[in-house]
Amino acid sequence: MIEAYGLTKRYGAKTAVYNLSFQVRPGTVTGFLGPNGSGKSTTMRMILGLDAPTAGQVTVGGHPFRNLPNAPRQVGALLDAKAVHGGRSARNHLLSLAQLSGIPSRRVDEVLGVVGLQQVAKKRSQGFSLGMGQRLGIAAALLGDPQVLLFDEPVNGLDPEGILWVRNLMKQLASEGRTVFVSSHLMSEMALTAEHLIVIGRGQLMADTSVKEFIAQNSVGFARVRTPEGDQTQREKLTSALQEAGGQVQPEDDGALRVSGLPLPQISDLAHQADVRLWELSPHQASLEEAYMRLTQGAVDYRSTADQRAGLQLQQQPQQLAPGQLGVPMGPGTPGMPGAQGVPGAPPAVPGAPGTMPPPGPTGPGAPGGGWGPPPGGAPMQQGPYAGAPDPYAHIAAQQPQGGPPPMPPGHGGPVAPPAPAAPTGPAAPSDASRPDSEDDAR
Ligand SMILES: Nc1ncnc2c1ncn2[C@@H]1O[C@H](COP(=O)(O)OP(=O)(O)OP(=O)(O)O)[C@@H](O)[C@H]1O
Repeated sequence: MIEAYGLTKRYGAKTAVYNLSFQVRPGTVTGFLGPNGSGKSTTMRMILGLDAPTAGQVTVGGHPFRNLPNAPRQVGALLDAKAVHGGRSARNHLLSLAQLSGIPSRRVDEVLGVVGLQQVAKKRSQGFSLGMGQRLGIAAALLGDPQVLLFDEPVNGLDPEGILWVRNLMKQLASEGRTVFVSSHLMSEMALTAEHLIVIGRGQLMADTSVKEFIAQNSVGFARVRTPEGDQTQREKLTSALQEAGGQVQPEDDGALRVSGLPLPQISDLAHQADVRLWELSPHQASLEEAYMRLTQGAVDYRSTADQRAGLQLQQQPQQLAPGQLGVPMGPGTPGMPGAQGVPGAPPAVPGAPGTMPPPGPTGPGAPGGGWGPPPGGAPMQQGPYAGAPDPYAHIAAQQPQGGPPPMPPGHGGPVAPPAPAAPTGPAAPSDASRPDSEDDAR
């Protein structure tokens, strides 16, 4: 178990991590997500005792890493796969690590086998491809057969076979009761690998929840409806009927309609009443990537100018988004966060800080994050003939939260540390705006 309380790290004027509290539990793969520069590596370095927190603390198995007896046997990590003496062979690299930690040399051959590097064990690692380097880094992490494993972007540079292998390895390690904490920018991969997520933005906690709950909280479920191909009249008739009933209808590229705000049985009945035949009526849930993008869009530091324009367009077309989706949908898995900012030149948002944009729409348990709730101003779905209708998206939507964020303190919208850690000093929250990051700024 990894436990962080009020973890804060400042590098001079730069606050890389602020008041971060979370637990990484054994037995599941926990994904660690956040935009570039959000503080993931810094957090991992603090877990591993490579960086000292400015405030707060983080423990592994109840101890700060530096106090852990025989730490390499308890914690294994892949932080930077390139941090290898390139002149040494893979085997010698692992042997030297093993000797430093009192690990028998036969374990070196074991882990070389686990990561599939037996054939190249005697080759100098400087000739290794990116993927081979990753495998060597993973071998080093596994060397001490530790109960706690940290992997910073382990699938970087791996081919599809390698990605699948890492996915299965992570799951297997977790199924053996180990604590597995993995950072990645590959959302599709995280969706397949992790069960639980910790998401940070600008060094602060944005979500601590199960993957299922995260998607349900930060996305909108919808139905795909398809009328017979080539029959434009039927499609238009159905679109009007659905819109009159308060549904939101968007055409999809393949000719289907994406409908939100109406339960499936009502869509079916409306089609029947309008004498429209359906070729498809299916429930859908957004992907982890969509949910992640929605949650973190206000916490991204580095964005291409083209994406900035797209972000502004998104804000200008709220009618295309479903209820509660313009800013950051809130719920048990998403501690206080600002809505979408994206205004060039504006100071970055500080999650939960006073004055940040409150989330639109209802919040907390029962908020229509799952997406089949009524549209703004539309008729509530739980009235009329569809009152009490089972959620048609229930089989793809989330279960109950498996462990929400800590409660909010009065007057503080952000995540809260338990009382133990020292109160953060200096500015109340990270502020990139005041940081002389560039030479121009510093002048
Ligand atoms: N040693 C350091 N000195 C000064 N600033 C640092 C240092 N290490 C990290 N930072 C800053 O702290 C912030 C968080 O960096 P970090 O590497 O932890 O982010 P990250 O989430 O791992 O990013 P990425 O996804 O791009 O790897 C960044 O703004 C970074 O520039």
